[in-house]
Amino acid sequence: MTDADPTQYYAEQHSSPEPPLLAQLTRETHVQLLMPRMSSGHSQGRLLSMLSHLMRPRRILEIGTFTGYAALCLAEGLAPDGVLHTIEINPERESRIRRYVAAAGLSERVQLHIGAAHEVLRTLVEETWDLVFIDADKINNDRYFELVINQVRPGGLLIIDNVLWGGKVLPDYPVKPSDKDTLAVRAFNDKMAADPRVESVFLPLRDGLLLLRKVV
Ligand SMILES: C[S@@+](CC[C@H](N)C(=O)[O-])C[C@H]1O[C@@H](n2cnc3c(N)ncnc32)[C@H](O)[C@@H]1O
Repeated sequence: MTDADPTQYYAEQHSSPEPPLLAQLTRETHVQLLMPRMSSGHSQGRLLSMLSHLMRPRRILEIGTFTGYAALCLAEGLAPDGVLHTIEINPERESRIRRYVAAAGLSERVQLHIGAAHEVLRTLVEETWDLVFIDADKINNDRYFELVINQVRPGGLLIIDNVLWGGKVLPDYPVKPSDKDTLAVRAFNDKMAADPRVESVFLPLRDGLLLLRKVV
């Protein structure tokens, strides 16, 4: 499955193929759900999988599960005793997520939490995160970053999705004061570029991924 965008299509053709279970999830998402583009998709999913494989994390946190597509990609690289926690606010998504996690043979290693992220995070304060993927309500990117950063181990990785926000973060875009989401994404990106706690790489892949390596 791919977008009409020829660059995206070319990138997918020259990346490892989407595993069959994920291709099935992509098809189901496009047929049955509103806003299927919220799912990470082929190229981004393979990048998440590769980063996870390179790190071999023992603890992964995802904020914003949707169908579980990115969770399954990130879980591919888990260490043998590793666990991925993923948080989704919408209970209607639960049965599909659990069905695909089970089909991937990951029911013991993927812990799904249904609830608002800031509340669920209070129950996970004992964890130390190797890899964190923040991909929920974008207005709260900074809130989630601040809630988790002290639990990320030095050298750990945070990945923030949709940091291009459809191009609306670019300086020439005429943002209305009422567009709180765009203003929040912009402010968060600016803050991360100057934050001494992290080393950052802004990847203009898809809708933009911000990679943050915790340095202190
Ligand atoms: C962009 S989608 C996540 C996509 C998924 N990470 C992937 O890449 O396949 C964002 C998800 O975050 C969920 N969400 C929004 N606000 C949330 C909150 N406050 N707490 C937890 N989940 C939230 C939405 O219901 C939605 O399913």
